[in-house]
Amino acid sequence: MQLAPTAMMANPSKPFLPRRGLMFILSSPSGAGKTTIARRLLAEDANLRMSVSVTTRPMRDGEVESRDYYFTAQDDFRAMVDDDAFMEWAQVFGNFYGTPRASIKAGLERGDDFLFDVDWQGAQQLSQRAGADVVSVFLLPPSIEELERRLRDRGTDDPDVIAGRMARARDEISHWDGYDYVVVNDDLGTCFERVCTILHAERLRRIRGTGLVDFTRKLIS
Ligand SMILES: Nc1nc2c(ncn2[C@@H]2O[C@H](COP(=O)(O)OP(=O)(O)O)[C@@H](O)[C@H]2O)c(=O)[nH]1
Ligand SMILES: Nc1ncnc2c1ncn2[C@@H]1O[C@H](COP(=O)(O)OP(=O)(O)O)[C@@H](O)[C@H]1O
Repeated sequence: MQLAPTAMMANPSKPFLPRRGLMFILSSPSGAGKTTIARRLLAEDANLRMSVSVTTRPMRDGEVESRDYYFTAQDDFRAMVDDDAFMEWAQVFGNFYGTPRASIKAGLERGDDFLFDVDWQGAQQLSQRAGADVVSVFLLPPSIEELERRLRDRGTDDPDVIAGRMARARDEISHWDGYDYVVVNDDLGTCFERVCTILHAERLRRIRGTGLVDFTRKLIS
């Protein structure tokens, strides 16, 4: 039997049974392409929501408040730490970044999947705290030279900031073995496809199928 193309394409992320959402972490050394991949995933996948972090770093040209980050003053960030408002937080490049707790817990129970753009410290803390809900993917550049070229061509940072990001890249890369998956972002289309494959397969894991117990019981009764 041949399926009509529209039937095959019909919302592949909509589950047949109730399921628990997952926390999909994308990390990489700065400039390797995680923002590019994340934006495309969000544009093409209706069931994926961004976990928007709070940061004390200044806004870049092209960034949008509450889409890219909640930009905040250092005192306000500290107050949020004291209120235990973050699932995790870290200092990166001299700025503070944190994942707000609000809405994630309830969203996961509803079956929403969340995308996290966090560094290795955030990935490690979230993996420790949220266990099986977390799927972590580390993106690598095809070479150090290409990483520096991407940072320069992006045109968002001064040379001294780029030097700082390159210095930190080696440290970031050394944490590759703390992730569930590692994907090289050489050709963008191929990398995007691989990340999609991981997300689609991880959604199908038995442990996320909260409706499976009732469903299988009915099937065999
Ligand atoms: N731990 C942690 N890291 C974060 C968070 N938000 C962003 N980051 C990381 O902070 C680093 C710097 O981010 P950014 O200033 O946007 O620069 P980018 O590296 O060019 O994306 C990146 O490695 C991000 O993944 C967060 O909430 N928690
Ligand atoms: N596969 C790729 N090939 C070439 N350029 C890329 C690729 N992936 C991303 N880029 C470019 O590299 C720069 C850094 O990507 P970005 O997504 O901002 O990285 P990150 O969020 O990891 O810092 C951007 O200008 C982006 O357009």
